[in-house]
Amino acid sequence: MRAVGTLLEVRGLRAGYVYRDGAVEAVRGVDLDLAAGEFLGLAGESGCGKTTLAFAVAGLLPAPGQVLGGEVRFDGRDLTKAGEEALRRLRGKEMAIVFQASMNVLNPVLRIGDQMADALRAHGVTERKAIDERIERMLQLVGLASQYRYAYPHQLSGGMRQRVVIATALALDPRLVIMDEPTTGLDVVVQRTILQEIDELRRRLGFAVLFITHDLSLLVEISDTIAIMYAGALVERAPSRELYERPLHPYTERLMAAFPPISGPRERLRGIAGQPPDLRGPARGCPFAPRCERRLGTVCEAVTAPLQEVAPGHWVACHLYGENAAAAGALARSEGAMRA
Ligand SMILES: Nc1ncnc2c1ncn2[C@@H]1O[C@H](COP(=O)(O)OP(=O)(O)OP(=O)(O)O)[C@@H](O)[C@H]1O
Repeated sequence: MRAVGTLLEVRGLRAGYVYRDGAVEAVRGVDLDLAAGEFLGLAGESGCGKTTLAFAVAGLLPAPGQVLGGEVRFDGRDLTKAGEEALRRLRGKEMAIVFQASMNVLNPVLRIGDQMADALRAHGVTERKAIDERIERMLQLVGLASQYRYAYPHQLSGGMRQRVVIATALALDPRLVIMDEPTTGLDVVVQRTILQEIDELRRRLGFAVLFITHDLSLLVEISDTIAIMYAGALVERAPSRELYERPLHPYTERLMAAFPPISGPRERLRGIAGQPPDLRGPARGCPFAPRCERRLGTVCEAVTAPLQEVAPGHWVACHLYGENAAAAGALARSEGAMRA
């Protein structure tokens, strides 16, 4: 049953790119819940499937991408079964999407205000006065003076253009805003400022946010919840502060160490040695095992750990935690003794 206040429920979602000679399964059975008004941060290295997940949720996977199984329930309705027209109506209105480098997709020969007006008209706001009012309000909300509606994109900085894209996404009062690396390519300080502004708007307007980034440190102060994705699956999910103070999965630990902390002493950063696995073909064991300094041996190489709740709201998929941790540890020690 749906928990009260749940806006988005993703269940067992599988999605990928299907070719004649095989498939890349980029999303491998993801469960995700997002409450109305919640800010969920999704982090993981490049190639872990974050963008594919976002596109699959929005029903926007370009061919040969497709949803291969599972459900995406938005307000109780399964979007994987909705028709293209119903999805189109939903997107932009109830669900807004800001994709990577979207500030570069503004039309260079149209004034900012005209582009925002087009987006509003496409979703049924046609009255001139209503359009004008919304454009003014949204520009103001994202901290741009209203005269910028008469500007062309090249007259604005990257950060300002991204604010325009965000203002357009918010203009129809969506209930969910999906943002996939919306600030990548901008100066780090500008990235933080924009993220703080999005959070402030969320608190005022009440929409939920699914915010995707490879930079975990960006999320810690702002997200309510953080989910960590690796090789197409969620490996950890916890309230933001809890994840920051007590990361459990070895991948989360390494990801945390790979980015500078927002505040506090600057430590030497350690990258994560090795590469995420190739997502063609089935997984065997924990996909992080080949890169993991804490792997237990055969059990990690052969058996995929399920996502288990190990503390209230703190879920992790790792043999080092949960009900089988002691047995997995004992098995690893006996393997070690046999090799010695
Ligand atoms: N059109 C495609 N055809 C085949 N494989 C693809 C296609 N698009 C993405 N992939 C593969 O799917 C996997 C997941 O990619 P995806 O872009 O979803 O990851 P990501 O975590 O969002 O990475 P990034 O941060 O670089 O966007 C990768 O292995 C990628 O190579």
